[in-house]
Amino acid sequence: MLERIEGKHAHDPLFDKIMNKSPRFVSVPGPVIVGAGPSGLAVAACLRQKGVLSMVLERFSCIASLWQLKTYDRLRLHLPKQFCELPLMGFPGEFPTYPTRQQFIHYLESYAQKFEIGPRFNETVTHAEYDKVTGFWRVKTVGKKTEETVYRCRWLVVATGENAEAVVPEIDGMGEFGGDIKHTSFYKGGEEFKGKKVLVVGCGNSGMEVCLDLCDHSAKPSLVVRHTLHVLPREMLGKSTFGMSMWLLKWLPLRLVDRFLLAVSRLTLGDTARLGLDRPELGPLELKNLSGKTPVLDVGTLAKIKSGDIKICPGIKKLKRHTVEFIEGKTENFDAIILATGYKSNERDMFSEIDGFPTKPFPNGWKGECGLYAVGFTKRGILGASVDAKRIAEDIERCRNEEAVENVD
Ligand SMILES: Cc1cc2nc3c(=O)[nH]c(=O)nc-3n(C[C@H](O)[C@H](O)[C@H](O)COP(=O)(O)OP(=O)(O)OC[C@H]3O[C@@H](n4cnc5c(N)ncnc54)[C@H](O)[C@@H]3O)c2cc1C
Ligand SMILES: NC(=O)C1=CN([C@@H]2O[C@H](COP(=O)(O)OP(=O)(O)OC[C@H]3O[C@@H](n4cnc5c(N)ncnc54)[C@H](OP(=O)(O)O)[C@@H]3O)[C@@H](O)[C@H]2O)C=CC1
Ligand SMILES: O=C(O)C(=O)Cc1c[nH]c2ccccc12
Repeated sequence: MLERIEGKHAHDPLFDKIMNKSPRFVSVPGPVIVGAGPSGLAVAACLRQKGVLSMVLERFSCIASLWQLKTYDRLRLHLPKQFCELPLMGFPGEFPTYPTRQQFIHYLESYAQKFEIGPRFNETVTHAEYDKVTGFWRVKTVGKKTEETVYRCRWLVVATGENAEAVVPEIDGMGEFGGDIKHTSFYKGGEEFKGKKVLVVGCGNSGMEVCLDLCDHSAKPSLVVRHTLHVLPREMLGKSTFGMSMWLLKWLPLRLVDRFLLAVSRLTLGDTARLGLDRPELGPLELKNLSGKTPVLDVGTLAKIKSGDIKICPGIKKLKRHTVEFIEGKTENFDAIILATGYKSNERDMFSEIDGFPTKPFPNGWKGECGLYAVGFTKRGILGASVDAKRIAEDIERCRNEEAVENVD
């Protein structure tokens, strides 16, 4: 009788609660990897190459959810393809220097297929704790229908990304504003904004490119710039700015490379401060190293600011039904607001009561205590994640071999 009722009410959370149904337990012989983005896939592939099978847990129903679900249509990699490859498999030769979003997604799908990575989808990791007595991690997930599973594993690799959650600032009067307000993670393209006045808040790479996209769709964008920022051309002297920087850093100190980058940017882009974009005191690479703040790589937005197609505005003071009041006291009407205010990571929520999650910066940040690892948290994009992934796979393999020897002894 109970079986019949259970069948009928399968996945009914209320029923589970009434029946006091306990979570499912799964024992995983290899490492558990949380997140099926580029970082998680890279670790799983490196492990598989060493003959270590892992289990990848992903909260959405696809791999690379950031790229598939939360990015805009016109997005391309900003860095040349050789700096965005995952370990063990390069991009197809026919891909352009800056692959499109679709091409990058296709590459990741092929990567997962090649290394036979089949993540468990719709499993959100909510909690992870280390059991000192048994020497195993307990990783709790919640499924689509709130069903709970506890995975037990010896190694835990956190690959949930630096962009796991959208940062949505609280702006005075936000509830009162009559137009659409959306974060860039929900922005696909500018069609719906044709002829509309749109205020883009935040001038990182997303905000800058969304403004350009809005221009291309005959919308009228304004951009809120409340602090200083570095804008560099995506390419200088016929080479990618990123590639050029990496090459120069082999020979010159960072500050000299920064001076070079700023001199060439001044020649090609002009004085950005005259457009309302003041530069920080620190150079672009020094700032990136110290704070993680990525310089904006210009793909055409600056020309639209120069031509007046994109207006620069100061910080917002408050919103009213149709208007935005800026900190200087000026007000202006807008039809919609796009929050290009960035992202934050979520991994700390899982480890609320536990020590051992790596806090040290690169190059040691990838390894924690008790078989815990972190991949993709060094603010060095896909290239940084690939470096982490290789180290983690090597470390896990070494641990396994050591344990195997100990067991024989
Ligand atoms: C618009 C945009 C463009 C970018 N372009 C570049 C670029 O050109 N070059 C570059 O090097 N970097 C770029 N980056 C940086 C970006 O961080 C990397 O591209 C890359 O996606 C990072 O991979 P990741 O796997 O670490 O994180 P993500 O791609 O964010 O993947 C993390 C995965 O973990 C899953 N997850 C999160 N929390 C949980 C949980 N609790 N339980 C289960 N699963 C979970 C997520 O759903 C996601 O699928 C860009 C970032 C953005 C936002
Ligand atoms: N093609 C590509 O490769 C692309 C790469 N990216 C990458 O994705 C990551 C995320 O980029 P992005 O989404 O631009 O996020 P970022 O974190 O880089 O930028 C967020 C911006 O929002 C501003 N901001 C935050 N809160 C407020 C507020 N309350 N009022 C006004 N301004 C605010 C910040 O300015 P402040 O300094 O004032 O805090 C900053 O300029 C980055 O690593 C970026 O390089 C993004 C787009 C394209
Ligand atoms: O897009 C990003 O944020 C990246 O992390 C890529 C990246 C890493 N280091 C940089 C230095 C300059 C420009 C982009 C990057």
